[in-house]
Amino acid sequence: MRSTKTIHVVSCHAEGEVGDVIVGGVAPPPGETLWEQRNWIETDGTLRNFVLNEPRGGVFRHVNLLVPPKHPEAQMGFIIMEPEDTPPMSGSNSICVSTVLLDSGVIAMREPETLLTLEAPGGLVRVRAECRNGKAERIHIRNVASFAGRLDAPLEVERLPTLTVDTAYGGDSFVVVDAAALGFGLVADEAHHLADLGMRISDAANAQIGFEHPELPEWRHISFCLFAGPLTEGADGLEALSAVAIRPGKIDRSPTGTAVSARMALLCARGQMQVGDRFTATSILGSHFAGRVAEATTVGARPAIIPEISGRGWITGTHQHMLDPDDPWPDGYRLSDTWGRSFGKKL
Ligand SMILES: O=C(O)[C@H]1NCC[C@@H]1O
Repeated sequence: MRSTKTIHVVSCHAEGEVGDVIVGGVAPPPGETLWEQRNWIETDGTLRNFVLNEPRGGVFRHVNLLVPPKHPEAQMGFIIMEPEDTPPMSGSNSICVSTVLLDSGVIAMREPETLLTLEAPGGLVRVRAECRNGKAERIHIRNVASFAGRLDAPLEVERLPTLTVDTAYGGDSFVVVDAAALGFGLVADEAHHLADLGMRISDAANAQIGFEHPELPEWRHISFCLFAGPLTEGADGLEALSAVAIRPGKIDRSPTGTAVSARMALLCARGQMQVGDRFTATSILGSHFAGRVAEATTVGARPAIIPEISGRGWITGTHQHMLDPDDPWPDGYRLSDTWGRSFGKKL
């Protein structure tokens, strides 16, 4: 056996969505801030291609690189790599990172509760983990400030009547559509159709509406399309089904922590939620993320909220990814059968 690199990974999923964690074998990327390191990882592309592309990755895979934190209050930094983006924050990935750090002993666990602070490229994330018998059973994430963008904007999508959409930020950027108005029940056998239509809606929203973050001027696109299910009143606050289409064309298996945050920001902007209120989203797989509006704040001049989300993560294995110097595809490959429109883009 020979290899020009060996990357140590602990694999994990949060409520169904894969979020692997690189725990060794990669030097921290250059950069004075997590955001600069994020930029370097994205521009360089080598690590993204190696771990996300086939034969090591696949369109379903997200991979997080642990890095020394830059902020004095944080115990660990992490850079999130998703199929098309290297985003500011991610709910399922932050739950996977917390789970791996605690369950594998990188950070000491305290029962019944461990508090830690993580640094994502988009900002600090406070974590409260409910721990029992050596397992972090539920991870509570205090997310970055989240806000509503455009409300009730008209959107033209080919072969559809004019849609009315919202945009919002919940650690990543969303166009939000009414799932019922488009005829979706948000059930598992709609996944292919939702992924396909979600890409068309995201493309149209990027072309016609766009996105701006007052404090992250480089984040100028809409990453995700949230198909928002009808709201109902449950025992613990508002509830809804939720499906998020992720570029290049897949549905999040988890209820998407950034989407829960973005939707709560929209509900607050419309006066349907207030500080202290709760909202639970259920994914296409039937898994749940619980949300709570923790605080009101501002981002630039915009009213915003600090959302909390919680969910569960489980370790699924360990891997040592290697590269034989004779491997003809050191950057891996993507094919349009599963990677849809990103075919060939990153090779
Ligand atoms: O939970 C979330 O926010 C994420 N899940 C995969 C894509 C999003 O970053």
